Amino acid sequence: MHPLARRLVTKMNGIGNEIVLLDLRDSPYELDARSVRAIAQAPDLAFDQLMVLHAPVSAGTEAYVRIYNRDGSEAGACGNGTRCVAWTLMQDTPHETLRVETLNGILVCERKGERRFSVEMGRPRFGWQDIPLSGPVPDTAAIPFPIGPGGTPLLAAAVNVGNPHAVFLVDDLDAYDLSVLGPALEHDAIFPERANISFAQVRERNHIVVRVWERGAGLTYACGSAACAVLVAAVRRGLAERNAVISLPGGDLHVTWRQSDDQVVLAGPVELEFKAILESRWFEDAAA
Ligand SMILES: N[C@@H](CCC[C@H](N)C(=O)O)C(=O)O
Repeated sequence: MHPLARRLVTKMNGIGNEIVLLDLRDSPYELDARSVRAIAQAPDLAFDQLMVLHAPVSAGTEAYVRIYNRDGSEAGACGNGTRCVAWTLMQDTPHETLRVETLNGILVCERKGERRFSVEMGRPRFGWQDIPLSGPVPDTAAIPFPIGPGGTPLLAAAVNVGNPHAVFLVDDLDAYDLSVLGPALEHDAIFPERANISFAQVRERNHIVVRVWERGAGLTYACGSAACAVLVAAVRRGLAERNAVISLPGGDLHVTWRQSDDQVVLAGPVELEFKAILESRWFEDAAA
């Protein structure tokens, strides 16, 4: 029997960003890419991200969380998934805040309502080595790509908010086909670890509309870290306030880039869908 067989998983979403939670805090088992893909292909479990809870490593944290994309790759951050983790962990505690640890460090989560949670996503990083890019560029907030009308350059703002993002601030979102541009840009040689790709249109200084192509997952209804990356990019260009509503196909998120400590804070609702039991044959089929 596969070590994950008969384990309970929880299917949730954060405004349509499909999340599966697997609690392994009582086990030393670590998933490989094939096991991640097996769960992603299981009936009804198709996820954008799998959040695996391991026993806490650092004092004061509730869990060490590893984040996997549906293609089996590992991500450093997932804002919507972390908010789902907060909901799950706060079921067992009267506390209104808690800390979880990820590859991106210790994140503070806070309950903001019955099914509403915020997470401090960390400080954005703009250096080419931090994003990362394949080499230095004159300005990481304005990297030209020849994808505008007639092959004219369109400028991307690159930023790392726990994972790599490229944000294109455009006048007309509908003029760009992300299902074509997304995979090409995700794999562009300038991004040695690939990148999440967002196209964003600033409607008001406190309202931005966004479409996302996620690294390792493709087109998604929402991406929390992309919402953070977009706000940061728009503020750096002088187009938005530090506190804005980010509208994605699945709904609205609120992002604040705090001046006091440089933290980007993401808030929004989460939804519980169902619980399921993992079956051994799913992993055997994937291995075949
Ligand atoms: N949906 C997530 C981001 C997921 C990680 C991303 N695909 C990556 O590989 O960096 C979110 O809500 O932040």
